[in-house]
Amino acid sequence: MLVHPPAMSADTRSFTIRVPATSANIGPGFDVVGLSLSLWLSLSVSVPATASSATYVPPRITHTGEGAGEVPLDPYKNLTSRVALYVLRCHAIPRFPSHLSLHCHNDIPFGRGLGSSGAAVVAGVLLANHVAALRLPAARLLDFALMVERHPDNVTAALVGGFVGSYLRELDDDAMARASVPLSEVLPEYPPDADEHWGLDPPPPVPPQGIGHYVRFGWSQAVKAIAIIPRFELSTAKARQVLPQAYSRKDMVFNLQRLAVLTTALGQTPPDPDLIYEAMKDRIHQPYRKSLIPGLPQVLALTPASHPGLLGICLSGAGPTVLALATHNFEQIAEDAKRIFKQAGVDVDWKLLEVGGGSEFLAH
Ligand SMILES: Nc1ncnc2c1ncn2[C@@H]1O[C@H](COP(=O)(O)OP(=O)(O)OP(=O)(O)O)[C@@H](O)[C@H]1O
Ligand SMILES: N[C@@H](CCO)C(=O)O
Repeated sequence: MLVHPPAMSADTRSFTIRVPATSANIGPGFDVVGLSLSLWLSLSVSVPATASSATYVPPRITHTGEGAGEVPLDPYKNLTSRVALYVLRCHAIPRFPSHLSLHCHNDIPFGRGLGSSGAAVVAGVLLANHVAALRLPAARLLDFALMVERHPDNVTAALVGGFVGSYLRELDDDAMARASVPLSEVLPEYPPDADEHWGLDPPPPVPPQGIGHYVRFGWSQAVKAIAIIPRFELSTAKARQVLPQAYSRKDMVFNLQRLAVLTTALGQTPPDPDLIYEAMKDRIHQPYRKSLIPGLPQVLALTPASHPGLLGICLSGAGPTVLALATHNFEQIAEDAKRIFKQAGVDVDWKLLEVGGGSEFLAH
């Protein structure tokens, strides 16, 4: 995470927070591994040093790019500002500074398996951290993000960047009770008159310390990511509902064997397509999600033999985006995937992305 000290002017402090898109699972690593991609949510923040009037003025939010016209601009309904308010209130700061201005420019499409919600959550945690100068370490930022988005793969990769693996610590009963609070309680939809009775509500549940732990794996610079993005949304909640509660030992071992190999294989130069292609197969989530994504089995059947340069291909997060990792021949891989999806009645766009950076704080 890149951090610069905030710029101060006589009247206004302004800065930008950038959070990357992420792809979770990468085949066998369901809810475990994720990687950051060169597609960004940018939040430009302007904080007046002193309130220009005695009356409290709540944050003014504007939004351009993906989600414009759809995202609530009310700071008590918008995901990023609600997360920020949650973090502030956990630090006994009941509301935002007056006259705060937030502009979100978002290039991460919603509900496509590219971590748009994880990026919005991480942006909210970082917003609170910088607006109130909380100086929280990365591990604590992650705790807050994990109280909102309960699986660690997207938010960890979005926060720290690169190819990361993470796990959630087993919590004692008290900590578990706090971490299991329904999201509606962690992130209440504040009423329209929230500004009038601020400070009167009980404080929200503070996250237990050290919920999430992560490690960054190596990543070969030769490997690029092609995101093949269907033009329809699939919510993570819906894509999780189709998954079974239990798995056979055979299927668990199938995934564990592949994940153990994949985390090292993607850091090797030159990357080995024979090793990686098989290591990106999965039996935990993709077989169940194919019913939600027409054409998925056919697209996942592209191989390094049919498409030189291809290393492996999988569902990105909860889908419907497909992630193809490749060293060259990007256009042919993407266009053939597009054609296969089209035969199944699905229009897609594709982007060639780098794997790399995490969240950034840039002073103006
Ligand atoms: N920048 C944003 N500002 C406000 N709300 C957002 C923003 N980005 C995402 N959201 C909310 O998150 C929802 C999408 O979350 P969801 O978990 O279903 O998909 P995803 O995060 O894009 O995909 P995945 O988790 O599989 O990678 C959007 O419909 C919207 O409500
Ligand atoms: N691991 C999560 C990622 C969702 O973004 C899932 O596949 O449901």
